Amino acid sequence: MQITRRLEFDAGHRIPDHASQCRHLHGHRYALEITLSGDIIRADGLPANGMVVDFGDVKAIAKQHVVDVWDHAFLAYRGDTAVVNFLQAIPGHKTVLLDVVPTAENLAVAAFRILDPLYTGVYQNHVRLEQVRIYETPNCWADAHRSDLG
Ligand SMILES: Nc1nc2c(c(=O)[nH]1)N=C([C@H](O)[C@H](O)COP(=O)(O)OP(=O)(O)OP(=O)(O)O)CN2
Ligand SMILES: [Zn+2]
Repeated sequence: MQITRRLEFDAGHRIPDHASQCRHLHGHRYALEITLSGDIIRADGLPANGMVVDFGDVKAIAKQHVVDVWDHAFLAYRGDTAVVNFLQAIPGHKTVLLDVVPTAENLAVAAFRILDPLYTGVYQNHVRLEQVRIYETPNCWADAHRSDLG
């Protein structure tokens, strides 16, 4: 069985080498969709009876470890020195430095890497992170799987 929980957050980014508009500083209302697989819990009296994982628990983990970290931050490539230096000059600015360019693809892989160990074994029903989908815009998204971790 697979379940999916969606969370949303706002963040700024730029793609420094992009040939067009995306090289400019701009932001998105990102959506993060987390897909887990596992067995349905069948145990009368347990709060999670009938569930793979309580959607509330899926949310709590993603919120703490990804959404609250990236929300209203500028997601910057560490090698984008012009932007990194600019942001570091703003006192207390919320900047998240990434080892990769903040494309939807790279953000999906980064979120997968963060979340994977946190969902594994959360209940005793073989829960596994299957996919992290990041919507950069309503029309553009990327899906990360274990095979993308490298
Ligand atoms: N493969 C990727 N291509 C692009 C990415 C990306 O992360 N991965 N990112 C961008 C830009 O950052 C931008 O977010 C996308 O802009 P755009 O293509 O204009 O998308 P829209 O949904 O705004 O386009 P509409 O034409 O309004 O539907 C670019 N490419
Ligand atoms: Zn963008």
